[in-house]
Amino acid sequence: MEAGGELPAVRLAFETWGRLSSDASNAVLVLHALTGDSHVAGPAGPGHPTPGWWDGLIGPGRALDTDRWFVVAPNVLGGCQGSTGPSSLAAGGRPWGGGFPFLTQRDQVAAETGLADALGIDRWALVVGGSMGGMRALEWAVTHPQRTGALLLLATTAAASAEQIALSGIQLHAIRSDPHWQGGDYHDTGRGPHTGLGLARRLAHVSYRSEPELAVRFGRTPQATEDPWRGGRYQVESYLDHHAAKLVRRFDAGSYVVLSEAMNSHDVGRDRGGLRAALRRVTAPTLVAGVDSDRLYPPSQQAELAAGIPSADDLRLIESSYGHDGFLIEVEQVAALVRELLTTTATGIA
Ligand SMILES: CC(=O)SCCNC(=O)CCNC(=O)[C@H](O)C(C)(C)COP(=O)(O)OP(=O)(O)OC[C@H]1O[C@@H](n2cnc3c(N)ncnc32)[C@H](O)[C@@H]1OP(=O)(O)O
Ligand SMILES: N[C@@H](CCO)C(=O)O
Repeated sequence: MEAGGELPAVRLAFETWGRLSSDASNAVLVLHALTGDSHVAGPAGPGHPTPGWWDGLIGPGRALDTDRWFVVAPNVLGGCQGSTGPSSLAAGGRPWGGGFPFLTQRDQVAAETGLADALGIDRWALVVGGSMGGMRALEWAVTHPQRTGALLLLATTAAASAEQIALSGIQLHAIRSDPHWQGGDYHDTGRGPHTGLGLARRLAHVSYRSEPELAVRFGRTPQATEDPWRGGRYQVESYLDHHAAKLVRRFDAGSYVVLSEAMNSHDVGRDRGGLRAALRRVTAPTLVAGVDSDRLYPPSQQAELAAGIPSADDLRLIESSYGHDGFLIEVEQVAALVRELLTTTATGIA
């Protein structure tokens, strides 16, 4: 690993759609965000607690048309939906837990490079990712320009900012201050830092949405028959409780910590002569888009990317009241960007 740790063996879970062409030229890499997984499209089912998170994007006739493209989505290294992470067994048969090595986005891309090699894909026709997935997509294009045919970056950044590290750092504190955290070695205790993970998710979820959306949707309304003046909750508190409980059911706190630390480490300019020099390495035709109401990854960060990547078109804005989560919710606008980029690259007019 970049920080010096070692993983003697790595497993990457992945899902695919469509067929790889005989010359392996039609492969598209989709990279998920912090609590996403490899299930980009399709219904919930065994092994998939939630329906696909970009369900409308992949399939016959859709932007990632499976009659034409072979779509690959790995679960990130360090995650908990099939790929090696803190809940995986280490040598000796016990979970890695707190002994799991520190990861960076570059380590995660190195693992994904191994997956591309194993699948016989020398060059992706397109690499696309949002938020944390966008960090990895960017690292792909900077580390392997010759293997990245086109690049779509959504609601992401060239480097985690002070505020992003601060908000994430509070979430890390919430998890680590849960007595069931046990230094990360809780996986075989039958308990876990569920309270801490739930707190982290509540805070994160507020940052994923916009202030006007919360105001319009919930206002000051109490939850059902509850009375906030007598120990009851406001609707918005109940909404956050719901999202906290949902995440605790499907996500490992150890992975949340490892992935958050990896996001905080993200700086595409590190050891590359700085941000501008790093962005100049990108040769892929690129579209960069932000969400106009995103307060966590503000469009100024995507403007920096669009200005710094020589092969990037002007910054695009996804119109949405949903804040950062707009890149997950506004699937039609994302689909339009995918279609535009694939049309441009297919006709060679980049
Ligand atoms: C790349 C990835 O992130 S992939 C993994 C999928 N992503 C996630 O799970 C991230 C976390 N979730 C989210 O960010 C969002 O829920 C999204 C982006 C997936 C979807 O957003 P939206 O469609 O706007 O859903 P929204 O945030 O409104 O949540 C709806 C849920 O809140 C519940 N809810 C709404 N109001 C209340 C309330 N007052 N009290 C309790 N629950 C409430 C709804 O019943 C619904 O429950 P359900 O999801 O179990 O069906
Ligand atoms: N809702 C997204 C936001 C992070 O980009 C997630 O949980 O992964």
